[in-house]
Amino acid sequence: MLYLAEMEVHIPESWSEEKIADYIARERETSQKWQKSGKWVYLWRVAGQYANVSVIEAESPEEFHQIVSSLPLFPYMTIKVKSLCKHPNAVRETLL
Ligand SMILES: O=C(O)CC1=CCC(=O)O1
Repeated sequence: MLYLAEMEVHIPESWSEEKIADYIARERETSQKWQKSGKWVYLWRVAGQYANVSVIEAESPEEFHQIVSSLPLFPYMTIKVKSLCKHPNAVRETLL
């Protein structure tokens, strides 16, 4: 199943620059692991916002949850999720 996730990040104002840098580095490491595995298909920055739009391919809602909740910044995000299916008028079979 494909999931469209819109993630908004809310870093607590009390965090030091060092703590923010540490979370961002671990966030990159985790999401790149999922991207290289093929599960995290697209990762786009929303222009002008600390937010992204992602497409994640997961076998179940439980696996989708496992992927997004593995992100260090997960507790500091609001995430809107939609599950996707093929549009009957789509001319391409695959995402890429
Ligand atoms: O949008 C962000 O910066 C948060 C995030 C999610 C996955 C990732 O690599 O960064």
